[in-house]
Amino acid sequence: MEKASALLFSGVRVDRKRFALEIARFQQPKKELEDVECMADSAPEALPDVKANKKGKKRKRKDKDSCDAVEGFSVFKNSESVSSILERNALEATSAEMKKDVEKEIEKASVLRKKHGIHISGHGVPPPLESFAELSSRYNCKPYILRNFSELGFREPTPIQRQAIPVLLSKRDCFACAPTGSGKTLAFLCPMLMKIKPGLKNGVQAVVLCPTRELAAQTARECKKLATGRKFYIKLMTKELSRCGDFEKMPCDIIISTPLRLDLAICKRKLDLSWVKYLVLDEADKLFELGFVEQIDSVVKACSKTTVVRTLFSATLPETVEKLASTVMVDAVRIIIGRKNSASEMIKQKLVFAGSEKGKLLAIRQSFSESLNPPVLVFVQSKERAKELYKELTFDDIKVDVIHADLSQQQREDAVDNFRSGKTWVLIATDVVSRGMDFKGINCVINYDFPESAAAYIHRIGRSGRAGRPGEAVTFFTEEDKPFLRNIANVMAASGCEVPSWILALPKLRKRKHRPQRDSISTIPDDSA
Ligand SMILES: Nc1ncnc2c1ncn2[C@@H]1O[C@H](COP(=O)(O)OP(=O)(O)OP(=O)(O)O)[C@@H](O)[C@H]1O
Repeated sequence: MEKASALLFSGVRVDRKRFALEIARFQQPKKELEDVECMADSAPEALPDVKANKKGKKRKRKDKDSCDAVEGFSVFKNSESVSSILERNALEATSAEMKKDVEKEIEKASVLRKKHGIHISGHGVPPPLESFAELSSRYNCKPYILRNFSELGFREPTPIQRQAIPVLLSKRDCFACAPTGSGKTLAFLCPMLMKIKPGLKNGVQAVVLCPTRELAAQTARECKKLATGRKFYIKLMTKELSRCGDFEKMPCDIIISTPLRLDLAICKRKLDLSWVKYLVLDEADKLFELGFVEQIDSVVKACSKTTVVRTLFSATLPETVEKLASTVMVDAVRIIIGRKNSASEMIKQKLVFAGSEKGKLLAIRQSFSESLNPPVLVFVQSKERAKELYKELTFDDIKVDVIHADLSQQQREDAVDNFRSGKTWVLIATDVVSRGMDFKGINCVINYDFPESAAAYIHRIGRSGRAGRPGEAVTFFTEEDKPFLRNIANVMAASGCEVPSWILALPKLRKRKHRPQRDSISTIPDDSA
């Protein structure tokens, strides 16, 4: 018997663990086989065929150590029971199945990311959404959310929503960089609404920080639309609230604010943020740029819940901001849609040489007379210049208005509302509305004054070409803007626009702000000239 089996197995590579029982049958005289079989009995799930051979006789329980090692097979040397081998085989089989399923999931997720230009870094990133329906099937979201999406006309999640929503639902810190107008607001509001409980006595559960009051007001409006059907207390931090709000008595689930006002409420009104589960910095690079760092620091400290999820959103996220923020983020996931810090590809971009400041006034009048396609947003570099241009164009019969920081809160709100409603065709603005503001269907953005940086350019022109709609951007430049053309030209070329080769050949300037002193905007000769 032994000789035969030695011949049988000599030289053959057998999976001894897997076929231990079969091998044992060949190897041992009946008695030893009984030992092997009785070991099988000692395991909870003895093998049926082994038991059946015993004709129902109760087997004595054998001490495992009494089994001699099967000659040539050290498989029993460590006296592991047959059943545990078989159990392990069964486990290996299921884990092999599971491994295959996981590999299939990973493959599906990477195909979906590739299709939507989703680039991620970080470990254990949950797979992107295939559809909004997955919020219900995979995350058990309440019906009101999908109902609101459909009422708002949102059929499919945008790329940033596909990836950022699962990441935030899994409570991971995250950097999210996606083009302007690509739905970042919903990407951070949706997980919040799914994860916080309305009306909890503990107080504020989510905070959104925005660089401007207009954007905070707009985000609060969007949040209330998405929350329709669920009694959330969503508060826009107004000047009054920050100065005299009684937050102990006032129910509040979600606060949307500028850093200044929120910091004031924390210091002066003892606003308690220790239960905050989600802290979002929208237009994060602007927040860090505008000298809000101290207020942001105080908000981050006030959101002291150990499991708070911190996340930064913007169309432009420079390395410096990521480095600064990563000091307070834990194991953050990075999500980049398309190319980082790039303009929306939906926008047709053009550079127009206007020679001088006088030439710019002629150029804008000419473009309006040729093809005024409202609504049009016109950016200038300061509030003084906004007032000058407004004064010049007021009598051009083009329903023009102006918005800048010198206006009262009511005047700013009226200017935005009239522009949204179509009462105003041309809105002259400083960069106060260059970020985040979602004016429906802006056909054209005119950079009357050359933008101070590539990031400012991306955000300004990003007021058009939103939610998949096409847009247009015209940027005037003069002799003194020429040295700064290259940075803008790179953004244009990266988003697929034609750029004259002489511009691409210009030297690249180190990133510094370009806000030159410019001649005043007036057709009346300047007396001092
Ligand atoms: N899934 C969706 N399908 C269609 N439209 C959407 C979807 N999600 C958001 N939108 C719409 O797209 C527009 C832009 O959304 P949003 O303002 O959030 O963009 P954003 O990425 O934050 O832009 P910005 O970088 O300028 O702040 C809004 O009008 C919004 O209602």
